[in-house]
Amino acid sequence: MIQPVAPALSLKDITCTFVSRDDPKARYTAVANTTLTVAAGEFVSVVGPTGCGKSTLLNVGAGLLSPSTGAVETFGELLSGINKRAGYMFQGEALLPWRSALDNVTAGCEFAGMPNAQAQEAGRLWMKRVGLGGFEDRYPHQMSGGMRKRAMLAQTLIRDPDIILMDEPFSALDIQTRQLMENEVLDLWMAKRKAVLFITHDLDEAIAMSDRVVVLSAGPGTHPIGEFTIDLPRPRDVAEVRMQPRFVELHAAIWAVLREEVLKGYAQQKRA
Ligand SMILES: Nc1ncnc2c1ncn2[C@@H]1O[C@H](COP(=O)(O)OP(=O)(O)OP(=O)(O)O)[C@@H](O)[C@H]1O
Repeated sequence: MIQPVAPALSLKDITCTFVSRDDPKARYTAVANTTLTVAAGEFVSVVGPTGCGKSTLLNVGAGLLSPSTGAVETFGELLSGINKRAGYMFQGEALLPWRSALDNVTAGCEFAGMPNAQAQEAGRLWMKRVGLGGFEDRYPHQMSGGMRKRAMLAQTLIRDPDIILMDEPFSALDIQTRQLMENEVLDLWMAKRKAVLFITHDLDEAIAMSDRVVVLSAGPGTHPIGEFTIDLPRPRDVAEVRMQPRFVELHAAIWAVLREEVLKGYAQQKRA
């Protein structure tokens, strides 16, 4: 009998309750009873209103945050501590200002004990792959926002993680740079087909990139309220795919679920 293949990442019935920042006696349940899987080789995006708990879920998947209840499995094995099979690309700037671009890209290899010459060779190769060949000696403050994101991408991918976790990686970029980077990520993903869990505010980006889009409700007690298979052909160009009638259809269907939650999230933020 053929054994079913375990998902690359499986969040099972996750609830995350935090101590309130304003009142240490109060509790805030950001995420409640959330189950979410990413199959090996699958590109899954999670969209939801601002502050609903997207980063919290990603942190749980990365093993940076232990859920209050529920469990995380990677390739069928229970996760405890940091998820060593995952690479994490953060939302903000995560480069070390005192290191050159190359030394930033190789930082993870160094911390993992890779010999320096090997790390430098891999670093140079990855810098070329993300379009930063020739910029190895630049420091973060000498690079544009797009270049810094490219360096962060190389820093994440150099260790060849089986699961890639991305938290709004391109939200700070202008639209043209953003689309270029999205296409580059898709090219790299098509070549290696790793599991990706991608967090974004941007529904267009989610549809253009993904195999599946999961919609989260507004908090508290955020949980998935919709799941859509994105049956657009690949390879895709993120700018061109938006003009396909199927894209527009999918957008309308997902927005119908997301809209109400975005309004709720916005109202909550105004009250806070
Ligand atoms: N360590 C913590 N302690 C207390 N509250 C927290 C903590 N981490 C997150 N929260 C709260 O949990 C909720 C979800 O936060 P999270 O950052 O996961 O949302 P998000 O959907 O990623 O937000 P955004 O869309 O703005 O990036 C927020 O209300 C946040 O204030």
